[in-house]
Amino acid sequence: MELNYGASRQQPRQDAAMQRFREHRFGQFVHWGLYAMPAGYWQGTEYRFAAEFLQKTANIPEPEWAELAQQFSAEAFDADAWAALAARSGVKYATFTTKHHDGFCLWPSQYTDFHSGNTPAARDFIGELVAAYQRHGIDVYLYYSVLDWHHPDWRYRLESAEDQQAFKRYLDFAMNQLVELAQRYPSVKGFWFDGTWDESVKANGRWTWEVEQRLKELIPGLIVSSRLRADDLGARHRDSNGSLMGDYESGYERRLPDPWDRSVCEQDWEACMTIPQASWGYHAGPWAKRTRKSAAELIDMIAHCTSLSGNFLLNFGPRGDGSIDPEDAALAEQIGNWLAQNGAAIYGKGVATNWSYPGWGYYTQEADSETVYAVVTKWPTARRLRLQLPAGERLLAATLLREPALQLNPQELETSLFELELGNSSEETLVFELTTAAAEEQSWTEPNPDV
Ligand SMILES: COc1ccc([C@@H]2N[C@@H](C)[C@@H](O)[C@H]2O)cc1
Repeated sequence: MELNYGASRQQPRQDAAMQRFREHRFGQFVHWGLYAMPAGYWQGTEYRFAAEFLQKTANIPEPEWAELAQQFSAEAFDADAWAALAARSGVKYATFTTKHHDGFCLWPSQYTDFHSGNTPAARDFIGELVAAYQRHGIDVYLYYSVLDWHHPDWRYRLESAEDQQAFKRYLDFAMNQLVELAQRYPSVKGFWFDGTWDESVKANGRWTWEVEQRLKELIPGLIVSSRLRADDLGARHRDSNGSLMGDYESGYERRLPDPWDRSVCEQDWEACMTIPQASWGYHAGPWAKRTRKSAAELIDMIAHCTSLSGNFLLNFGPRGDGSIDPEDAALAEQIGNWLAQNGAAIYGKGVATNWSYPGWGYYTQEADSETVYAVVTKWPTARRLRLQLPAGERLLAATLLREPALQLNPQELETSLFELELGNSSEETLVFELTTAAAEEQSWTEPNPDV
């Protein structure tokens, strides 16, 4: 059907900026704001729900919540320390909350008084983070919540002329803030939108389309997530013709494509994930702490996304004083150590076109490359890894991606099925680098030790 504000393209972007995003594969999400101070507790009670939703879960009157800004000193905030840890964790990009649903801004916005400049901290946290992360070679993306519990003109539904007039004022305010962010921080690579599910926003598909157009005029090459977008009829992420809006699918939140389905690769996509089961902001209670994911679980998720040509955005919720939770820092270092040895299977890789899903882990491959990576995340109890080569392919070598390199000479079986001895390293997520060639080549030759 004819749409004025539907998808702007049918095929994925192929420009350099999008290719760079695609090759990053692993990014850091950061949720930080006033909610990190109460950290899931209010008046001595632990609220077992996402810490960034405490204002709603504890039914705190908005003026009382806004008072938190007067305690926001962030005395331990150190942008360079955050960026250095992020670099050690192996992330290639980072997405920071600039304004979450509570409306508090981490930059000195000229369009509201509810911002970090009007706190005891009196700092432009976004400006400091953009500079620090870029100094560490990490691309920066900005998260912006359209939903805003603080702004008097926010509306969930548009049920009257007054609602329409108020929400028009709100959308003008939000557009002004987004332009302000793009003009203050023109080196950012993209915007990540949230809080766009309410009827009021779905009824304003044109505004969402105009936001994307305006930001891309200000920052050429900018990448915008599908979650911003509604079309003429209120369809979200994908327009009423089923075409993806924005530049990548950002619907995977705390979930990955499961079962493993190759059709996901038709578009660029990114899954975002929490370390505890269900809190993006720092939650100090046992409810969150006992549900933390391990490094092995998160490495499995990174490989899962890569094997389907998607990105994985892992969230960190710094504490109210601006420090990083030591448990999060240790986890980041563990993941970074694994990527330092096995990143060749992740960065710049995607779906292994001719290889079927093996079940014990994931195959990854750089497009049009003869090299395939086998990321083993679920050890077969038989301790023998069974790999089925695609028809017409022959294995030339299989090596372990870690020091010291272990050259394995696979026993070629008549069905081109072969098995690798797994040795005794069952506690690790190992990666085998498989070098293949078309089977019609001349008879078996010794694998080239340099491959
Ligand atoms: C209605 O359920 C939700 C769940 C999560 C969210 C927000 N999206 C994540 C990326 C976090 O920002 C979370 O607060 C909003 C509404």
